[in-house]
Amino acid sequence: MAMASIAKRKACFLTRNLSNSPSADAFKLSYSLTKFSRRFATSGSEENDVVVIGGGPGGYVAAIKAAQLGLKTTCTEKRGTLGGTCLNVGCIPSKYMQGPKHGDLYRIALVHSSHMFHEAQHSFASHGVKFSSVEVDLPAMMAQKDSRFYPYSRCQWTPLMVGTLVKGKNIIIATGSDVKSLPGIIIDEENCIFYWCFGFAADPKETLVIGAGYIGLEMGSVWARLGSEVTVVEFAPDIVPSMDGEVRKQFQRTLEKQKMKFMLKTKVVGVDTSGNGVKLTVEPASGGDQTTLEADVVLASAGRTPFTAGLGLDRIGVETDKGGRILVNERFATNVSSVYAIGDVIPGPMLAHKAEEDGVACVEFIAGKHGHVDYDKVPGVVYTHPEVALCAKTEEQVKALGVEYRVGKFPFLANSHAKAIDDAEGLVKIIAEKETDKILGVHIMAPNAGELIHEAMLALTYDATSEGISRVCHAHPTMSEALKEAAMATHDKPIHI
Ligand SMILES: Cc1cc2nc3c(=O)[nH]c(=O)nc-3n(C[C@H](O)[C@H](O)[C@H](O)COP(=O)(O)OP(=O)(O)OC[C@H]3O[C@@H](n4cnc5c(N)ncnc54)[C@H](O)[C@@H]3O)c2cc1C
Ligand SMILES: NC(=O)c1ccc[n+]([C@@H]2O[C@H](COP(=O)([O-])OP(=O)(O)OC[C@H]3O[C@@H](n4cnc5c(N)ncnc54)[C@H](O)[C@@H]3O)[C@@H](O)[C@H]2O)c1
Repeated sequence: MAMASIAKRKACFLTRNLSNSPSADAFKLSYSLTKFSRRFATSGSEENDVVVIGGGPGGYVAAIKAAQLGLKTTCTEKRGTLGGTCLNVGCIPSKYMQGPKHGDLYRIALVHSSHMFHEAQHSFASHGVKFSSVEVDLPAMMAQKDSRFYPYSRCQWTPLMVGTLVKGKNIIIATGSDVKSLPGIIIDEENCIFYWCFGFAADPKETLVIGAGYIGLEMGSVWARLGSEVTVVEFAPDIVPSMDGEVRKQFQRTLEKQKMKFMLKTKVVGVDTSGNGVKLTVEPASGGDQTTLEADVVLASAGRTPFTAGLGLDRIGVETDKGGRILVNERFATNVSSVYAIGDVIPGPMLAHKAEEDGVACVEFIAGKHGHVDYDKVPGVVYTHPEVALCAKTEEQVKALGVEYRVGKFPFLANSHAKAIDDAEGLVKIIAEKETDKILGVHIMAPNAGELIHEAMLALTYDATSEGISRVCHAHPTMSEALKEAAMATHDKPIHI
């Protein structure tokens, strides 16, 4: 997210809470501006073409795109900084942070640092690099990740008047999502914390993680590599339910090799942080006797919920689903004229890049152009080591559709680059329609799966066949060759296995 460039654009960014939305016709938005009342760039006080509520990846991208399309635009943000959940440390005024930070980069920095430690401990010797001892300097690791981030103070914010009224012909709601609270679980941010992107003062010997979703696995694996005994408690029968079953099984085995333990089909019903460390009360997902687990800390990562508090949606009659997500049509329009919604606050994957795509497409519609987001082609990446990247359909989904299909797989153990760097755990799996050879889904587990998936994304977007991919000349020796070989395996035979 290039925050520096935002200041150069012509969208107006205001920060502070929208407290009231009186009528659907007037679109008068009022703000209770208190301590973070700032903006950069100016658009004057007259009516805007577009007002965006929320400055996360959905909102600020929509605002920039609207300004680029010549629409007079104001983006409002209740925090003191843009970037939303993705760029900031959510609703955690934690002692571990000293200012707004980039949550995703934090995590990626920690994933990388802990991976380096793990490699130094377990792999360097086989490459002829030896140490007498390797240890973690946790404060230095945390300081290193902090040093990676852009100082937001360089975005030129200027103060706004309390009670500023912002008017817009079109309103885009981009208020994102918030942590899902669990009954019986009180977060004290010391022994029981959300997310854990932000580091830890102490080095936990034993760690419990609630939820084997994206956050639980990413952050759980960081602390496992740093030497903590990590147990992940998951309600569902599987980790990351959206993942292809075969890839998921291999992924779970890989995480278990990294000393992560899993308690599946197990529901967390309570946390006790009153003594030293934490006690987690769990029971079988199907009901039954409760047991107690003990650890130094617990990471609560049990999902997110749309955030619409304070918008007064009921007053203007904006429809939501049972989970509180705002319902929109293919143009991102709600049932109320000129009110749109994008990002985590609407149904679909809760991902930053999806929110950005929504923002661009929504604004294109408002400007009388054509926008399009295909939710079947939004890649997901779990940033563990190795990473797992998934796109479009799993084999289970294709089966359920009753489509005849072929599967092509290629293990990184047979890929020269992966072997050479001694990082060959994983595979590429391609699913293609039998009759047309059209690609239906691609799943990659590899150290850099999050990068490799984009070749598959292009193929999926342009309706390529597996034969099409296999006839593209791939440079040697690269990890990408595994995709070519898996494509060969889908419609014919791979060469190197
Ligand atoms: C720990 C963690 C790690 C993640 N990692 C990834 C990742 O690696 N990759 C990925 O793609 N996604 C990731 N996500 C998900 C990603 O952060 C979200 O999908 C994305 O931020 C959604 O963007 P958004 O703009 O819809 O909402 P948000 O980013 O939530 O932004 C909404 C903004 O609206 C503001 N707001 C709310 N109400 C008002 C109001 N009334 N007035 C003014 N402003 C308001 C909020 O303050 C917030 O800044 C992660 C999420 C978490 C929690
Ligand atoms: N790499 C990425 O792109 C990335 C990283 C982090 C987060 N995210 C996004 O953020 C969102 C939130 O992530 P998350 O990991 O918190 O949620 P998630 O929805 O991915 O996983 C939460 C898990 O917690 C389990 N769970 C819920 N209640 C439970 C209970 N009482 N006991 C045991 N298990 C329970 C659920 O079954 C689920 O598997 C995700 O939707 C994801 O899209 C993305």
